[in-house]
Formats: sequence, C-alpha cells, structure tokens
Amino acid sequence: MSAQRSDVALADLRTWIAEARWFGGKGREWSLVDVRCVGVLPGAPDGVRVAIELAEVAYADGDGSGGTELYQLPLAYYPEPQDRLEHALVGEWDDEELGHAWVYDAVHDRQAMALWLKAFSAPPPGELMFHSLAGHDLDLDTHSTLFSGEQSNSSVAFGEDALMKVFRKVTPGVNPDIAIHQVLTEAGSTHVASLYGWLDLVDDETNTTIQLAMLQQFLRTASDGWDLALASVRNLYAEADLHADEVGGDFAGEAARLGTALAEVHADLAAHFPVEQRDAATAAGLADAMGARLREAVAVVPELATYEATLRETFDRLRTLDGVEVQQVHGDLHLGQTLRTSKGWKIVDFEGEPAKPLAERLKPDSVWRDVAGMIRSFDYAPRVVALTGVGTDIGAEADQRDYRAAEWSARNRAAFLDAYTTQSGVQAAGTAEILLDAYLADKVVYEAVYEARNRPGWLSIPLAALGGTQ
Ligand SMILES: Nc1ncnc2c1ncn2[C@@H]1O[C@H](COP(=O)(O)OP(=O)(O)O)[C@@H](O)[C@H]1O
Ligand SMILES: O=P(O)(O)O[C@H]1O[C@H](CO)[C@@H](O[C@H]2O[C@H](CO)[C@@H](O)[C@H](O)[C@H]2O)[C@H](O)[C@H]1O
Repeated sequence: MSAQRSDVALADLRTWIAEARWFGGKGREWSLVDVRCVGVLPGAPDGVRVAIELAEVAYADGDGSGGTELYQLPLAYYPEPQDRLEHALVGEWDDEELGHAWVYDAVHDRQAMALWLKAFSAPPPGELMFHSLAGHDLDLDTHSTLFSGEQSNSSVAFGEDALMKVFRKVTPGVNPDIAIHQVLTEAGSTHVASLYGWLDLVDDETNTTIQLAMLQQFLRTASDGWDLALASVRNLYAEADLHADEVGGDFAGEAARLGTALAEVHADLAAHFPVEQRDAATAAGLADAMGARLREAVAVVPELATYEATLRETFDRLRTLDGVEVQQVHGDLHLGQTLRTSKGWKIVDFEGEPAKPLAERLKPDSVWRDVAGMIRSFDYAPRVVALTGVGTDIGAEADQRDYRAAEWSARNRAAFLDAYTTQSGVQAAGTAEILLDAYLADKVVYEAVYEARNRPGWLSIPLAALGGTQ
C-alpha cells in the first residue's frame, strides 16, 4: 500500500515528526526515507481516510539498530479543513486518491479514534489485526481524549472505560508492554491495569508482525506517582524547619507501599517468565555493556568525562561477582510510571527504555535495574522542585531547603528499599549492593544523555547526583 509522496507531503511530515515529543531522534541528524500507508480503518465517511502510516527515519550517525527507526503515524485525511483539529494539523497536500487533503494527527480526532475503538470490538479483515481479551465489553459510546503531557507514545482515553496506547517508535517483534500486561492480567496481578486488547500489523514489506497499539483498563481514580512526590517535596519546603517525617505530605508510607508492589510484580513476572542464574561471564558482560554505554554517553555529554573513572570503578566491581540472577523486569521504572489508585499502586509502561533496541529491551535483567530506577526518581523529585522554582520561595532558606531535599530522598529511598527487600526476601547487601550501585550509576549515565537530548535545562540533575551535591 505504498504511494508516491509529494515533496510537500514529505516536508510537512518531517517538520511535524521533528517537533513531536515522542520523536526519539532529537539532537541527531536524520532524514525521512519513506512514509508508507500500512492500513486504513473501515467506516470513515466518503472522502475521508483514517489511515495508519509508517515513517522510516535514517540517522547520519547510525546506531545499534542499523541507523534507521520506524515511527507510527495515525493520520486522518479530510477534503476540507477541520477547525476542531487546527492544533493537530500535519499539513495539506495532494493525495492520489482523495485529491487535495487536509491531514491531521488522528490521535486528536474523536471521529477517527471512534473507528479504532470499534475495530477492537468488531475486528475488520485485513492487515491490521485487532485482538481483544475476553472479560470486558468495551463502551463504544465514549468520547476519546488524548492525554497531554510528556510521553514517548500517544495515550488516548475512551471515557473512563479504556485507555489506548498508540506506540510511536515501532519495531518488528513482540512489544514488551503488551506481552507483560497480558501475562500479569492473566495472572490476576493487582498492580497493573488489565489488558483489554492490542493491534498487530502483519507487514508485507518486512514479512513480520509489528505491534502498533495496546488497549487497557482506564484507571479512573489514578494519581500520578511523580505528581504526588512533587507535592510532598513542596510541602516539606513550605515547612522547612520541620523534618520530612513531621510534615503532612510525608511520602515514606507511599514509598514503602511502592516497594512492596514492585516486589509483588517481580514475583509474578518470575513465576511466568523463566528466571536464570547467569555465571560470572555475564556479570563481566554487564560491566562491559555499562562501560560501553558510558563511552557513548561521554561523546554526547562531555561533562560526564569528569566522573568517568569513578563510574568505571563502580561498573568494574561487577566483575568480582560469581553471577547474576536475571528475570523479566520493567526496565524503565520511575515515579512517572506509577499510579496511586484507591486500590493501591499500579505500575504502567513495561516498554523498557525507549532509546534501547527492542531485542535488548526484551532480554531478562536483574531486578536491581527497576529498584535503581525508582531510587533515581527519589533523587530527581526534590532537585526538580528546586530547579523549576515552584514552591521554593515559601518558607525555606536555600541551604536549609537543600538539606531537607537530601533528607527527603534518603528517607523515601530507605522506606522503598526496606519494603522491597522485606517483601521479596532479598538482602540489599553484598552482591546486591554491587549490583544496585552499578545499576544506579548506569541509570544516571542514561539520564544524562536523555536530559541533554530532551530537556537540556535538567542535565544538571544527573550531573549533580554524580558530583554528590544536592
Ligand atoms: N491504565 C491507565 N489508566 C489511566 N491513566 C494511565 C493508565 N496507564 C497510563 N496512564 C497515564 O498515561 C501516562 C502515559 O502512560 P505511559 O504508559 O507511561 O506512556 P508512555 O509510553 O508514552 O511514557 C502515564 O503517566 C499515566 O499518567
Ligand atoms: O516515561 P518514559 O518511558 O518516556 O521515560 C523517559 O522519560 C522520563 C521522563 O519523563 C525519564 O525519567 C527521568 O525523569 C523523571 C522525571 O521527569 C524522573 O522521575 C526519572 O527518575 C528520570 O530517570 C526516563 O529516564 C526516560 O526513559
């Protein structure tokens, strides 16, 4: 289903992709090699096309994925401009089939999203394969709303019934978010939103399956863990002559419940995906991989060079281990991936780090990667409040505030770690300490690159953690 694109269409699509939050190629030199339509949703009015297209992006600097990436573009083509969608206009160009068309990002378009939802409840024939799990009747009368905020993908809520995540960077093969949600849903885990369905594309061009979207339970009573943590920090700053355990918004109880929830999720994952005890060579391989990631990171963030020797020492301590136990983990856990609901903590987004190739994200890993990810978030929260200034002008002097910020991080880290180790039965000493230190260091290195590329104003956060300053 490939059509020749005009230069106008390609230029508009390139501009739009470059500015999208979900585009992972920011800061790199890239070109738009191809955009092809891979499926059309049935049921659109005459003259309108609701399509799914794949954009192939090639990087000048290459990388582990062979230098190209595929991005999913759900598009809605209309014969007239749509005032209601002005903010989501991708461009206007001549289309072979429709003539002159106004083209919009379909995730903003309620009419287009209604066709997607309908396809989950009555899967149409064709290359787009909509799957549903038994046990939930979708509410087809709901309106769609695109979630705003910073995201690697696009999430669309259908009333308070379902949430659809449209994956933006897609790769042939199994998407861990779908696979893990399916396993945890079928295992009856209380710490994830139930999986309702998913969308596969059987791609003729590559003769592979690409997983394009996931439909899951909408968590109605959810509060974002990151927002709750920031509120707690602000509360502390407002009362900076009090300790973290004395202010109303103390987070330690929640941090502990998060530790317990993570241990329970790890136990469910271990029961349903094989757990492997890897030998010393794997521990050395881990040190090599973290070292290689550091080398690449220094090229992107030269400020990391100051800390390179210390970071290498931390990674090299992995070489003293007899082995590493690995299993399926979350892979990119932070407070923004947690939701506090009236029924306890839920963990979302099991896709792993968006920057990693899919094959790597599916590999089993140590549970300490997830523990480290969450601990880094406890370090981020007070630094973000201090950096963005909101709530810092009340009460506290700067040095008092910094002291309290360090106290907030340490208190919540301890509560989280204590609950995690109690629930899982592992000791946070010896081998575990070496692993945790290495994963913490590796995460900081990852964050430095992530911030340099996406939020340069926040690069000081991982760098301050390396420098040991608040
Ligand atoms: N099942 C759900 N119900 C309600 N909100 C959710 C649900 N899953 C995720 N969210 C919200 O959507 C946001 C984006 O989800 P996430 O899976 O992290 O997407 P991304 O892959 O784009 O980072 C989360 O921060 C959370 O606030
Ligand atoms: O949620 P994503 O899968 O898109 O994860 C990416 O973005 C995160 C930021 O949104 C980033 O997390 C970093 O910033 C958080 C605060 O915004 C902080 O809580 C995390 O500890 C920190 O790592 C994540 O690393 C990145 O993969």
